Amino acid sequence: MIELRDLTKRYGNKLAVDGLTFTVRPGTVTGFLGPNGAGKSTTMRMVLGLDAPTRGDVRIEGKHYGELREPLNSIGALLEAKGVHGGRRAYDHLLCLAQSNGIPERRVGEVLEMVGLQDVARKRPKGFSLGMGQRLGIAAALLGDPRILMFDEPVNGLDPEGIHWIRTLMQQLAREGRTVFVSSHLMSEMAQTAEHLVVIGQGKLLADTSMAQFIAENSRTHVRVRTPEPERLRDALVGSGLRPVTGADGALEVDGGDAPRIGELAAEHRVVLHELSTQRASLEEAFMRLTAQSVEYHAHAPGAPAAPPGAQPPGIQPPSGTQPPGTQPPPGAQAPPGEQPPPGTQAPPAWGTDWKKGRRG
Ligand SMILES: Nc1ncnc2c1ncn2[C@@H]1O[C@H](COP(=O)(O)OP(=O)(O)OP(=O)(O)O)[C@@H](O)[C@H]1O
Repeated sequence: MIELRDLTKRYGNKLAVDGLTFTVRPGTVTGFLGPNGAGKSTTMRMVLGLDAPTRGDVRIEGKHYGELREPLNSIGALLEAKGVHGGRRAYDHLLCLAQSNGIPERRVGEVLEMVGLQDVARKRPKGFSLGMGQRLGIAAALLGDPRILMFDEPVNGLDPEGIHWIRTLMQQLAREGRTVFVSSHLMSEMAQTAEHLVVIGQGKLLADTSMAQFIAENSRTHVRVRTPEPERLRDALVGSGLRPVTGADGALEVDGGDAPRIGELAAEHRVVLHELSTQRASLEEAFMRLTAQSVEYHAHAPGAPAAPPGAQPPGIQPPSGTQPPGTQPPPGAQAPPGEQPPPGTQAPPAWGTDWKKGRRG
């Protein structure tokens, strides 16, 4: 278990981490999300005692990192893929770590095998690809067979097989009852890996909730209906108090309507349907919606004007209570034809989508 209480870090004028209080629990993979510069890495560094908090506290199984007698046996971490002595052979790098933490040498071979680097054990990491460097970092994290694992962007540089492998590994570690805390910018990957989410923006806690609840609370679920008689279906839906809008491909989208009810309504009015499906929002949409106000580094499409700070990407509402008065579209308002992206394939906003600035490649 990792416990943060009012954890705060200030660098000069910059409040990088602002009063974070949450607990990372064992037995589950907890995803750590936030836009660029939100404070994720700073938080992780404070967990490991690499940065001192300005205020507040963080404990690992009730202790500060500095109080752990053999830290690698309590917490294994991957913070920087290339934080390895490039000239020392992979095996020797791990052996050094093992010896300074009272870990038997046989464990070095075991972890090299676990991460698939046994064939390059005698090679020097300076010749490793980014993915191999990640694997070596993960091997180091696993060395002490710790109860807690913390990974900062572990899938960075891994190929699809490697991404699948690390996902399976993290889920396996959590099933064994370990605490797994992982940051990632790959939303689709996080959606498949984590069960619990901690989301921060500009150093502040925005959400600490289950993956399912996070998506449900921060996104739009709607029913998509395609018919050769859209006007007749529209009239039937409106007549039943529903508010269909027309998508880019001419399909009708109904917020809050349940698919069986819409199907029955269509049958009553003898309207032929070609498609009737419930569209659930992705983690990415939910994340964009929640963090739109706290994105520090905005990208914008070439030629498009930069959005003012705090403005919303099109189609994304700010968290409740933060919408400036008078900026809500009227209920049921319909976008002009051609402006609604097809459901599930939200057209990229002019800015904000490309929120990862690729600082780590
Ligand atoms: N050593 C430092 N000195 C000054 N400012 C720092 C330092 N480390 C981080 N910061 C600032 O603190 C803020 C949080 O940075 P941090 O790297 O923790 O964010 P992050 O969420 O990990 O971002 P990213 O996803 O882009 O890696 C940023 O504005 C960053 O510029």
